Order: sequence, then structure tokens, then C-alpha cells
Amino acid sequence: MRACVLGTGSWGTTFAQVLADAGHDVVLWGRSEAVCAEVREAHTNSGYVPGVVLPERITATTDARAALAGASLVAVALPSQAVRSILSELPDAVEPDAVVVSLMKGVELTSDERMSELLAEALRVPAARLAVLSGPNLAGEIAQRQPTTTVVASISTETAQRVAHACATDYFRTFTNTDVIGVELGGAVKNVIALAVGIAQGKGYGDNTKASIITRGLSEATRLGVALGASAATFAGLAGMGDLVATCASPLSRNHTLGVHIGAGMSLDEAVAVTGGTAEGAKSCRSVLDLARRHGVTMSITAAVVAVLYEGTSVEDMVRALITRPPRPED
Ligand SMILES: NC(=O)C1=CN([C@@H]2O[C@H](COP(=O)(O)OP(=O)(O)OC[C@H]3O[C@@H](n4cnc5c(N)ncnc54)[C@H](O)[C@@H]3O)[C@@H](O)[C@H]2O)C=CC1
Ligand SMILES: O=C(CO)COP(=O)(O)O
Repeated sequence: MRACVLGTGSWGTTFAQVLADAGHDVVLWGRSEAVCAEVREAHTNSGYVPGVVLPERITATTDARAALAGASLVAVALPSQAVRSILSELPDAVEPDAVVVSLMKGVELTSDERMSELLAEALRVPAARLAVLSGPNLAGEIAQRQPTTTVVASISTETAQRVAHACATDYFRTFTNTDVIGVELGGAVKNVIALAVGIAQGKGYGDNTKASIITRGLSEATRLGVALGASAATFAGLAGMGDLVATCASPLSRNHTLGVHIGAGMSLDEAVAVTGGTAEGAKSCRSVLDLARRHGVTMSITAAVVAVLYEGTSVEDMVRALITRPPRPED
């Protein structure tokens, strides 16, 4: 099979390697000719997956139409806030029977849409040919072919199975699910919670604080998901708890690292510059909170992250506000 991956960043390049290892010919699309030439000629992408030699069946181009031509699987790994403008010129370039897979973990700011909703609009692909893939998937570890699991979700069981089989390798184990909303929101909200955990860590708090934020963060992610039609069980799985554990514990996570810098006293702009890469939670915290408010869901940790990043609230005041909330039943 021929596959196309849109995005030559750390996850797009790593997922291209997964697909190549699963036996497919892969064309990467990226906007940088220098990066594409490096992938084609040296089989490396040193800026995003340093030290990794990519399989020779991966090639790369800046011509999106050429990349999409003949591809029966299209995976999208671009920053969530940029993806609509990048893809809206391309719906006619996607093969009519291609399956489109979102690898992204964000919610669009202007529309509050999940990435599968956005892809359906921008690429005019029916929901039954769309899938989302999410789980504890730090690209840096997968690029080293370390054992990893993930969830592929689609409203079509056949589509989920098709994608899950297409990217299964001897180090990448795939599970399927039909709960697209739950799998997508698990990924988007965990980035916000990883920011909160990072902020606490940067402030010098220890494991009790971090475990409290992770657990209550899972609770608010689940509440939002259920309000939007997801299954609570999805949040107990790989795309929920699994990804929270990986992201909130790992120095490889950009969201976690960004939070650490903010907790240690940097401004958001300073922390973004030092962290590098796409820390989706820094923007998606606002769309997630907006979604929650529109659906009458309380997300106090997400609100606290928005307050620190965008409303000038100090980390001390954020922590005090969270810890002095009145006793209530645990749910
Ligand atoms: N890196 C990881 O471990 C994982 C990332 N993800 C998700 O994958 C998505 C992509 O993340 P990464 O690959 O890590 O990001 P990255 O920061 O490593 O790379 C982003 C890529 O998008 C390109 N890009 C940015 N703006 C663009 C524009 N306007 N037009 C064209 N290209 C543009 C950049 O040049 C770069 O190639 C995010 O939603 C992230 O949450 C999901 C799982 C794991
Ligand atoms: O989604 C990820 C791991 O599953 C990657 O996390 P970061 O985007 O925070 O690096």
C-alpha cells in the first residue's frame, strides 16, 4: 500500500517510519524543502528525529498533491491550529477511497472543533472514512522502536480495523475503538493536564501534587467527554489514562516541559521559545475550556491553566484556588 503522511515534524516523521516498518511505501509532505531533501537523500530528519536513520521506502516532497496521489491511507500530523488553512486547498487531491487518519491532539481555537470534525470539513471526507489515532505515543521513544500501544478509533469498525492493521508492527501494538470523541478528547485534554503537572513540578511540588492533578485531570477530561457523547470507559484506557501517565511523567513531552518552565517563573512566550515544537495544550486549553463552559462542565484544572497562561494569575494563586475548593464527593 502507498501511504501519505502530512507533516514532517517529530510525530509525522516517526509515524512514517511505523508505516514503512509495517511494509508500506510512504510519502511525507512538509513545507520545508530542506527537510524533505534531507529525508530523501540522507534518510534522516535531524531537526525532528535526531539520530534516527529512516527506512529507504520513505520519501518526502513539498508538493502536497503529488504526496496524496495514489495514497490509500493519509495520516495528518500538523499543528492543530494550522491544519485547516493547510488542508482546505486539497480536498480534491485525496483519493476517493482513501482513509484519513488524524494523529493530532488539539481542539481548534476558532471553532472548538476536534480534529476529525475539522478534517471532515476541510478535506470533505465522510466520517466513515476518518479515523483518529491516540495513546501514550511519545514520538522520541517510538522512533527508537520501543514497545508502544495505541488506539485507532473510527465510527466505522471496518475503517478502524483497516488503519489498525496498516500500522501494526513488532513494536507498535494497535487497539480499535468506535469512540472517536473519547479518543480525541483524551489526547487533547491530557496536554492541558500535562501543562498543569509541569507547572506544579516547576514550582517545586512533588509526587502527591502531581498524582492529584493527574487523577483529577482524568476526572475532568472524562466529564467533558461524557457530556459530548463519549464513553467514560475510553478515558480509563490508553488514550485517556495511558497518555496522561506517559505525558505527565516524561521530559520528552513538550506540554509537560512547557509547564515546568512556566512553573519555574518564565512567561508563556519565553517558555514556548525554550521548549520548541508543538505544545498543543498551550492553545487548546482555551478551546477545551470553551467547550466545557458551553456544555455546562466544570473543569477547574483547565480553567486554572488558562488563568495562568492568559489571565495573569500567579502560580501561587492558581494552586491556592484549586486546593481551597470546598470538599465534595469524589467522582
Ligand atoms: N511529538 C509527539 O510525540 C506526538 C505528537 N502528537 C501530535 O501530533 C501533532 C503534530 O505534532 P509534532 O509532529 O510533534 O509537531 P512538531 O512541532 O514536531 O512538527 C510540526 C510540523 O508542522 C509543520 N508546520 C507548522 N506550521 C505549519 C504550516 N503552517 N504549514 C505547514 N507545516 C507547518 C512544522 O514545520 C513541522 O514540520 C500535534 O497535534 C501533536 O499533539 C501526537 C502524538 C505524539
Ligand atoms: O502526545 C504525546 C504523547 O502521547 C506527545 O506529548 P507532547 O505533545 O506533550 O510532546
